[in-house]
Amino acid sequence: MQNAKRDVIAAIATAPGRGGVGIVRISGANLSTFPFQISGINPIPRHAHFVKFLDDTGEIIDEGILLYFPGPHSFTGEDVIELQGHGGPIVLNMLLVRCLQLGARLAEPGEFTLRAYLNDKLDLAQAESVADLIDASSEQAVKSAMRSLTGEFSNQIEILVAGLIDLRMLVEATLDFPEEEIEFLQSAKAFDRLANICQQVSQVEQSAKQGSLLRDGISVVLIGQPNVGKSSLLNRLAGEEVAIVSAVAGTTRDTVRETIQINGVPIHIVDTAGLRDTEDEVELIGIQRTWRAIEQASLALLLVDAKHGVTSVEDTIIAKLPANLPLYTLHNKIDLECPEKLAGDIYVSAKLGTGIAELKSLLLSVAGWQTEMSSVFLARERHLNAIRLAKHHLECAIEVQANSLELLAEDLRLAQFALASISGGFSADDLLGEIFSRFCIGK
Ligand SMILES: Nc1nc2c(c(=O)[nH]1)N(C=O)[C@@H](CNc1ccc(C(=O)N[C@@H](CCC(=O)O)C(=O)O)cc1)CN2
Ligand SMILES: Nc1nc2c(ncn2[C@@H]2O[C@H](COP(=O)(O)OP(=O)(O)OP(=O)(O)O)[C@@H](O)[C@H]2O)c(=O)[nH]1
Repeated sequence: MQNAKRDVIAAIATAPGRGGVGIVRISGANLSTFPFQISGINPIPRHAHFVKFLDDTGEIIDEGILLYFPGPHSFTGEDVIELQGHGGPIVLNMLLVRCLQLGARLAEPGEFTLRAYLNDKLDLAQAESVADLIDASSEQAVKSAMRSLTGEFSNQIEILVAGLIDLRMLVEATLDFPEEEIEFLQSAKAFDRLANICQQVSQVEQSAKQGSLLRDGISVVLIGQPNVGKSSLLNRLAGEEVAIVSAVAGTTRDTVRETIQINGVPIHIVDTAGLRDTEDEVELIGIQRTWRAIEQASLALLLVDAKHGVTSVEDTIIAKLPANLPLYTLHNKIDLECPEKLAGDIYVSAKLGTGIAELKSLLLSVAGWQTEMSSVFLARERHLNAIRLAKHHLECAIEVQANSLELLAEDLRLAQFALASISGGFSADDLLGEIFSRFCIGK
């Protein structure tokens, strides 16, 4: 991908369907003749021109705004042209076809942003944040994606990488003078600096963790016997009637999924078929799906009828749950009968909404959300893994310290590479393919 010929690419940049205005975007190494061919004018760079877009016979396809950004001062770093026409799918498609006639090919998903990355307009973390900004599901997620897009996240990583490079130079220079090595490193405060970098990496890990929560959220599965109020609880949390509620036990047959936001953190809730012994073929399939949903969840809420509490039926369910799945017991229907409360359990009335605020804050705290953190970057699992790997190598480095300068040097090198992979210093083509192929077309 990285070595692909930088030919001319074009795509509809606006969302599919009808809209007020729609944009066709073109990028290529040299598009200087393109504007004239499509509009009959030679535009002033970066000026809005109201023009007629023409087909190959000179017939008008649409009228609109033409923008010409000669490279390198453009989004991709190449020549970029925007045709801002009327936002109908057919008319935009006609404009796109005209671009293809003029030598462009259809852009692949994320290819404009890939070019921006390859032309050093964005680093990899910034490019990823473009997609995360578009996909953001809450205002908080938008704000932290913007923090990554403006380079705040990358800058922090770059500072750490620079610190590591300094330290490596020091350690590697010392390797050549074995006699004085320890004094030399000590006088340069090498070990203090190492400890300091390690601590800063931990801090970045904390804000990246928060960011990945904002991006990916957590998945919560509601389980329990039939009729305990799982669907009612889902509806209460979602604020709408997404699942069918009825007094008939065994109403929910299939898993019902709904994502809600709590303080901007996406919580993916799965309502499941009630767990019981049954001969009903359809219900049995539903129960199998319940177990599958349990396997994928990050947290389970076991609903019980507050009147009965945890019975032997629940004990059997609990025994079958994955050992590492965090589990909370939630007593529902406390409007009918409220038992003495056990510490650690949750008490609600899905019907009246009692206890729901407490439940929401519990979900946030189990997810690890810290409201007081101010500088959250919208991070991905990839970033978190790189940070954790860097931290691991730094901890190894601290451990070996001066006992083996060769090992110390190697750990520092590995830590630096792990951190640098976040902004894409040495990224392989397949990683780029994986990242950019998930973008939408035209981005
Ligand atoms: N019409 C339109 N709106 C858009 C975009 C676009 O491509 N077209 N964007 C697309 O994602 C986003 C804005 N991002 C952009 C980023 C850089 C440049 C750009 O031309 N950069 C040049 C000039 C910088 C300057 O003048 O300060 C550069 O970096 O050299 C344009 C848009 C959102 N809105
Ligand atoms: N009084 C009272 N009734 C409730 C409450 N929550 C649910 N119910 C009632 O309990 C019955 C079952 O509720 P559902 O939400 O369908 O229960 P479920 O656990 O999803 O049931 P299945 O789909 O059979 O697994 C319905 O009649 C609800 O109106 C509550 O907090 N208080």
